[in-house]
Amino acid sequence: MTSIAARVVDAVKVYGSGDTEVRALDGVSVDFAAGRFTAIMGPSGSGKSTLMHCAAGLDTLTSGEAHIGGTELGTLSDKRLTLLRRERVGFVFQAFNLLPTLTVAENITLPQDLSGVRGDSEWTDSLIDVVGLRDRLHHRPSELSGGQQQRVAVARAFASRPEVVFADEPTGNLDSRSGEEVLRLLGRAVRETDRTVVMVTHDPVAAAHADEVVFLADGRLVDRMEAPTAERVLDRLKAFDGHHRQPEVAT
Ligand SMILES: Nc1ncnc2c1ncn2[C@@H]1O[C@H](COP(=O)(O)OP(=O)(O)OP(=O)(O)O)[C@@H](O)[C@H]1O
Repeated sequence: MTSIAARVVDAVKVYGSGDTEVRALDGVSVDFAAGRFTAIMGPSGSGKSTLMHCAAGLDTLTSGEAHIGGTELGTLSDKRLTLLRRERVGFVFQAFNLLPTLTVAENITLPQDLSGVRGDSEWTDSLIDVVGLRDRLHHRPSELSGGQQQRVAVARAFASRPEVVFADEPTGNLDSRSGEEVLRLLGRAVRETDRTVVMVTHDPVAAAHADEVVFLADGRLVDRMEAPTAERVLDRLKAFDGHHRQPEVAT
């Protein structure tokens, strides 16, 4: 049986109220299988980031459930939720989010140092090779290219061997070559170290690195695609144009 790393059930997220109410998620149920690389795609405003944030425990649902492994996030106190995010979930953001005063090595082990957990140095060591940063370990982020900084962020996200790594537009600030490197890394981490990655992207080329793509439109899950190619993803997205796009300005 495939185990599920993360899932949401009947997820509803409403921002604001009255005239300004926005239903960012409108009853989404989706499983993210362990050991897989899944991309979340959809038009701008379709709810991709909201889904990721709620599935990862960075934000709470208005109704429905979000689970990481066997834990339902809605049952946790703020303190336990913080611990779960630190110990069981990894994050990669568009804006690298490295601490400028720390070295590459210190940035990678920061989450473990914060939680007082003794890291698995063999695992961290192998991650440094996977991301190709062995000769940069004592550099500061400002001495690295954007692509190298994002590779540090990827190593940091995997350092505590999290059950799932969530990546929000991880290539959004990178040129296409560095972006490609980061995507390959995420793919390698999933295949070679049996990790789970859930990535939000608007880029069909990025989504093609995933094992599967889930498509959102207007806060609903509308399709899933196995073994995606950039062309097939692009075709699927084009089908949304005119049909599902939310108006930019409410009338
Ligand atoms: N904090 C917030 N307050 C109010 N509305 C919000 C908030 N965050 C998101 N929304 C709204 O919820 C809807 C979904 O937003 P979300 O950012 O999840 O979409 P997205 O698919 O990630 O979009 P994009 O591709 O443009 O980043 C949008 O209509 C957005 O304006």
